[in-house]
Amino acid sequence: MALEAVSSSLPVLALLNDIVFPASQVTISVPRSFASYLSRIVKNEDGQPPLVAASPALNSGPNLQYQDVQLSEWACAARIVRFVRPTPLSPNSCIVTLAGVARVQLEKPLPSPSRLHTLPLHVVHYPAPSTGKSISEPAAETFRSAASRLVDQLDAESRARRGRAGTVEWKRLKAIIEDSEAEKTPWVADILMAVITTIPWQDRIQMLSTLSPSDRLKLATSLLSKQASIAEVSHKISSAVDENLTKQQKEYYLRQQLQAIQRELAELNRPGAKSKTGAVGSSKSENDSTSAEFDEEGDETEYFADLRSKIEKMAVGSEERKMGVKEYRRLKRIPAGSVEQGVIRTYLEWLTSLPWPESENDKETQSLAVLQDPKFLAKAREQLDSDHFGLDTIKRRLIEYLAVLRLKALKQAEEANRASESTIVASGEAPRTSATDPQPKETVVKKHPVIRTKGPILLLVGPPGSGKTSVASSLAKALNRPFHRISLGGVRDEAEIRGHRRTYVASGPGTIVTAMSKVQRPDPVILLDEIDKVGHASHQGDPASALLEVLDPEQNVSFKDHYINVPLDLSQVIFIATANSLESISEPLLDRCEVIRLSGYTYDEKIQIARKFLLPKQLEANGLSADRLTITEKAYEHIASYYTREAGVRSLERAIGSIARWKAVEWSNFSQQNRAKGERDYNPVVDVDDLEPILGVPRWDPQEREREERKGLVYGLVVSGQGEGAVLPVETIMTSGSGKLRLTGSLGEVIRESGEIALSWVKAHAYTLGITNSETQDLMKEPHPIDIHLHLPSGAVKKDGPSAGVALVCAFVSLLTGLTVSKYIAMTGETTLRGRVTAVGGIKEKVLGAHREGICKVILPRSNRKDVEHDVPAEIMSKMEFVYVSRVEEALEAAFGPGVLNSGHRLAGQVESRL
Ligand SMILES: Nc1ncnc2c1ncn2[C@@H]1O[C@H](COP(=O)(O)OP(=O)(O)OP(=O)(O)O)[C@@H](O)[C@H]1O
Repeated sequence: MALEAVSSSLPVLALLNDIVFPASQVTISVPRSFASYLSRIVKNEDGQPPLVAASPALNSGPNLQYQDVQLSEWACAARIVRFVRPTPLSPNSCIVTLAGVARVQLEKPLPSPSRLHTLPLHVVHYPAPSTGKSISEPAAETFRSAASRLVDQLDAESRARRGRAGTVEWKRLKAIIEDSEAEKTPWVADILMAVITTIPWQDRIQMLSTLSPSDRLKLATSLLSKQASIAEVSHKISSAVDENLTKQQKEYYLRQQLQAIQRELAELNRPGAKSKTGAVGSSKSENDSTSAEFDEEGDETEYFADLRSKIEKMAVGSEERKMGVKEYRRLKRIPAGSVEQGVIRTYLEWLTSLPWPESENDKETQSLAVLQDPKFLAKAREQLDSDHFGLDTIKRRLIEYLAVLRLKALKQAEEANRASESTIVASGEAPRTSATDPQPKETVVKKHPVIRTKGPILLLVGPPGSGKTSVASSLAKALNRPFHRISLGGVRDEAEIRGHRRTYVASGPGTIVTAMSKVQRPDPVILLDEIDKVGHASHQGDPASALLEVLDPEQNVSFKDHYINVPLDLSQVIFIATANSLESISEPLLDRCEVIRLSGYTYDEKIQIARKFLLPKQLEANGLSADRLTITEKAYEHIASYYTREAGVRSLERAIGSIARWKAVEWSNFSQQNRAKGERDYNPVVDVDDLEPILGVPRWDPQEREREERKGLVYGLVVSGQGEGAVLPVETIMTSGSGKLRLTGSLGEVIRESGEIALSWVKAHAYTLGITNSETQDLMKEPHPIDIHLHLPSGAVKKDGPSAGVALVCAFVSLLTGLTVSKYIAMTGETTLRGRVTAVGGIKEKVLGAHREGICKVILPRSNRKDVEHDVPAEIMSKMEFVYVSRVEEALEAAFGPGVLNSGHRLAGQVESRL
């Protein structure tokens, strides 16, 4: 007897995101509005859980609302096995658990979406049980194997995601699949369709609407195998990704996606641009060319090709090339945009920017050609003369240096040629350079020799603005080499010279490598400015010792910067150092240098420099032609003596610069407003009277010197830390006390000792000098016990050295005798206990300083006479008096006047009244 379809009326429960299949159990959440209708249904039933027709939405989606639902005609009659009303924890929804019973078909027309929350009663038809062919074992087996495969995959996936706890469900399901009889497999298929939510929604709806068990099994088998394959592939990908994907690679993929999205967006924007009328064609081509210009991919390819070609130019087998290749390969492996890629890029950019040997042969030839020129020395002298006034000794010394450099270069070139000739003769053929050449490239004889500048480093010492930097730059011009200045003032950290290791965050190369990269030549002239201001060993390393390595010809062939980490040959570089004074330069560093002194200029020299060099320079810098500014001789003199008082010409240059700017403004105003009217003539001449409005009130007044003539006050001569000579007052006073000597004014050990020596000498000769009345009288105790206080002003400036000896003796004698020394007399010289006056240094600086300060007579050690005659300009020699002394008594006589201090002349009056 054929089984008939049955109809009944059931409340319809719309399912938005779940499907209930017969034999499956599903828990869903429904809005609060369903609660009252659901509870009515649940209450009405007697004993049995109530039945509803659970009908899935055909148009399921994440934002689907009940009023938009299109219900599926096929639904599942399901029992409400659990119903939870809204709770305080979840006030807006209730929970319903449905147990599927059988497929049902809703009668048409389907319930209206607007009433779904009322769970409207609707006629449903239970289809007649299928009488079709039974399930074959092979079909069942195929289903089991597909289902097991998929469940295994899902099991593995959930294990990976949630650990062991998540695996139980799938294991039970697998057991059900494997144990199911053939006839039951369509029911198992229904369960799987309910549970495996990754199967597409429409496929699951199709399963719900398929009545024939065999058809259902077939459909389920195909859906499950498809799903298993997908799961397998995605599992493979994700495990591969998990294994290989570092954080940076993930970042890379994300960036790639971002780029793709940006490209898509750009595409979207393009049609809009096209739709514009008129100049569409031209604007498009413009856009295209702009986008090509900024095309990142193109840029990248070009960047890598460029980098590669630079590495390829490095000598085969060299360390730099090996390092370049290694880092280049790493760079290619690392995802774009990652931090590490940035680090490697920066490194490679530095590495390839350096002038490595053999990649720059043409430039080596260039520098050799300059030296080979027979007129090289004459041209060099011409260059030095055209850039600087005076400095004859310095220029002569520089020419000697260049002559030696030239001879060495010629010799090296000759030797290299001879070596290459003998190689050719020995092999009996020309050197092979073809592509098939079996000889490795490293052993090929170099065409051009490397000219090593082995020799002393020139150290130019002198006060600021005396022309050290500009002399070095002239030398570079004469050699036709690039010039680079490295300022070492205040360098405390060794890494500033030698770079930071690459492991250090924000690391970079040191100043030497930076210089080499900038000049792009292996043989530049590098000026190490203010080498005396380099810091010494500290916790930040020892910059001075790093400099030693740079300057030592034995070591600088392979200078290793910490960042670049490949030895760099600095042997062709000409290093010139500058310093203001030699005192703070370490012995080993000084040992590698040849000192050339620039002592500053006299007034006349300064005026000549100003007229011939500084004015033309400032005219050009300020856009004025020569006929727009003329400074009178008197004005120059006035500037030099009233506005600037320095050994060099820096302030003078600044003052001339101010005048030039003033005149530039005047000329512009005049040319704009007055020229047409002819109201006022522009006056290019600047005279003494014009200076005050331009330069302000004079800083110095030579007539009103602060110096004075007082008892116990004399003037010594010093060379400051800046290398400038100056006059230093030596002040002494006496107070009642206990016979002590007090020394103040930031004095060093040596100068303190000089003070004691001087006082001892005065005490020993007190009777002869007329200070005491008897040989045995102690001047510090009788007639009254006294203390002497000696002070050297400018207490903030450290002072040391023995050269104040003579001045100290004179100061004590003046204090104790009451006689004064003229304020136009200054002195220098070391004294011994026996009263000998010995030689001191810095004579030229001291004499120039004394001249600037208006001193007329200088007392000096006799052994320094040669320095005065050799170094001091004739113009000053003629204007000042020099008294050379070899004993303290001679110095006293020169200071106080002949015969004033002698044994016959008792200075009892002064002695009595000295307090
Ligand atoms: N003998 C000279 N002839 C022409 N110009 C000079 C002379 N000496 C110095 N100058 C000029 O003076 C200016 C300052 O000189 P420079 O910068 O070389 O001084 P420096 O000794 O290096 O000073 P610092 O110790 O402060 O570095 C430059 O413009 C330079 O051209």
